[in-house]
Amino acid sequence: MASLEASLLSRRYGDRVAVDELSFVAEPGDILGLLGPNGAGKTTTIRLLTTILRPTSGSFSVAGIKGDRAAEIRQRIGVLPESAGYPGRQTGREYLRYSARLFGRDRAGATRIADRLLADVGLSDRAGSRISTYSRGMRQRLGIARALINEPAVVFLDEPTLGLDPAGQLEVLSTIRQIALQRGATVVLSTHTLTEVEQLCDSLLILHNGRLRAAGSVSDVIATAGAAGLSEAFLTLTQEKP
Ligand SMILES: Nc1ncnc2c1ncn2[C@@H]1O[C@H](COP(=O)(O)OP(=O)(O)OP(=O)(O)O)[C@@H](O)[C@H]1O
Repeated sequence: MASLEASLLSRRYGDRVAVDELSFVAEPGDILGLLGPNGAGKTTTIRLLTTILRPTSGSFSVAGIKGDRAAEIRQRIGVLPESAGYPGRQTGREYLRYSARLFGRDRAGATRIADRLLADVGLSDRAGSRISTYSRGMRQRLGIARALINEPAVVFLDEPTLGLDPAGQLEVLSTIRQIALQRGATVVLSTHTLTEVEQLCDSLLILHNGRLRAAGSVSDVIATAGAAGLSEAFLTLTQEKP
């Protein structure tokens, strides 16, 4: 069963069409890249699929749950928003324990899952430090751990490596790879970094002005554009038509 499915999904803001008849399917364990220039509709797509926004038309499902059942979908997804805020005075462990309690875990269960996730994202040695003392990369990894607290079927990561140095980027990318491999979760990754997509994504969607311009594996997309590489394909598919 597909873990994520969209059919002619559209969203308008007044006269502006932010997402225009988007259709695609993703399977468990897939890492799906969501690419497009500024304003292409990536964040709107993520907000639709995570039930923050309602579609103007079209439909979607997450983990087999239809898009109009927002409360059920929210139990099955994890989200790292583009600019996540954290309670700086809490420790990483306190923050994750609290998050687990919000999903109904008892005290012992919350501690167990917090410690496991801290280990999974490489933060065990800083679990007891205040979040205000974490580097940006450590915060992003904590945010990914937070997004996994409910063992989601689909994880949405909006530009998770933005502002990280090369070592921080590598750490976050390897964490994302592990999520897909070990948990069989579908990862939706919005990014502007094409090398990241080439290294990580099983398939990608290229959006421009809200419309899907190409979909498939990196090599499918390069072939669709008749290009020599992904960056040339991206530019060909997203340039303004005269
Ligand atoms: N709340 C809103 N009201 C009106 N228009 C909006 C709103 N949110 C987004 N839009 C418009 O919808 C379109 C898609 O925006 P969206 O934020 O989804 O793009 P994006 O691909 O995520 O861009 P970026 O890479 O800059 O984050 C843009 O034309 C944007 O101006």
